[in-house]
Amino acid sequence: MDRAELFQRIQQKRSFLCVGLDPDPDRIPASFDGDVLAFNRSIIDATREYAVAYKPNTAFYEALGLDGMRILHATIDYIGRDHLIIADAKRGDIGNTSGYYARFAFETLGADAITVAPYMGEDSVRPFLSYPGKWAIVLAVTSNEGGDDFQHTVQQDTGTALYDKVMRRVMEWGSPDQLMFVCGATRAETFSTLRSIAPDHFFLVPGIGAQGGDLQAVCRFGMNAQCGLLVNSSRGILYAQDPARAARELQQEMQSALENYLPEVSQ
Ligand SMILES: O=C(O)c1cc(=O)[nH]c(=O)n1[C@@H]1O[C@H](COP(=O)(O)O)[C@@H](O)[C@H]1O
Repeated sequence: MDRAELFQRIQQKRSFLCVGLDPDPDRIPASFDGDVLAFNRSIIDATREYAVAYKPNTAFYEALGLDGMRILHATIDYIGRDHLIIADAKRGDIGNTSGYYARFAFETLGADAITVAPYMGEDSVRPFLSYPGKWAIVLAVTSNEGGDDFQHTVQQDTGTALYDKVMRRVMEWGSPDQLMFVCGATRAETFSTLRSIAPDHFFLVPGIGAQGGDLQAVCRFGMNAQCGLLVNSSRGILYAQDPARAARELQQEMQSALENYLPEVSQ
């Protein structure tokens, strides 16, 4: 799914919701009797109408062994092609190995996008950018506390935070049609800076719901003329008493944000 198509979906659905498919066998309702695929299908059925993207985090499937791979494939098949599918795997290795991670995400799984850790530099990211129509979503400012350890440290040469340096460098490797950045909703205070660094890129924004991120501030400071945001919620929807309702409420908040900040496209 390319950028124009993604924006079109956002306009049609008046939503920029990404539902995180992170199934925790210990939290799946007893009525599913441990059937992770049936649980995922029920979540997809409940949220399809409100979401523009789904983000299965591969950790939750890898932990289930062979069966997990089968469930991951079947989940992606069940989503179909009307939603952007993000394989959240946070990969990045020497070029040869990254090439195989890219093959896994884009060819084997058939995902549209994969999350990528930029720590190993240009040759570790480039293989993810060699698939036309596919996306690399590079970690910029993450939602966790440990993000302070490196990402926000000020660099002697540039006088800016490391995430700033990383984003500007990564933007030299690909266009806003193939690159997005991960920007955590718990770091809402950074969003105006993030937007000034990357005015045209989409941001994948995890951290609302269970991690307590600020959706309103993210929208206020993070939107661009094409919305430019995909806001993820995983546990906040998966384990809500009524997942459809939780997704609908988020969609409604997003709809008001679109009306406030992008009135010309939300008619
Ligand atoms: O890349 C991610 O999606 C990600 C980056 C980040 O900085 N923080 C973060 O929480 N995530 C992922 O987003 C999801 C958040 O889940 P919830 O906190 O349950 O909504 C998980 O799959 C995380 O691995």
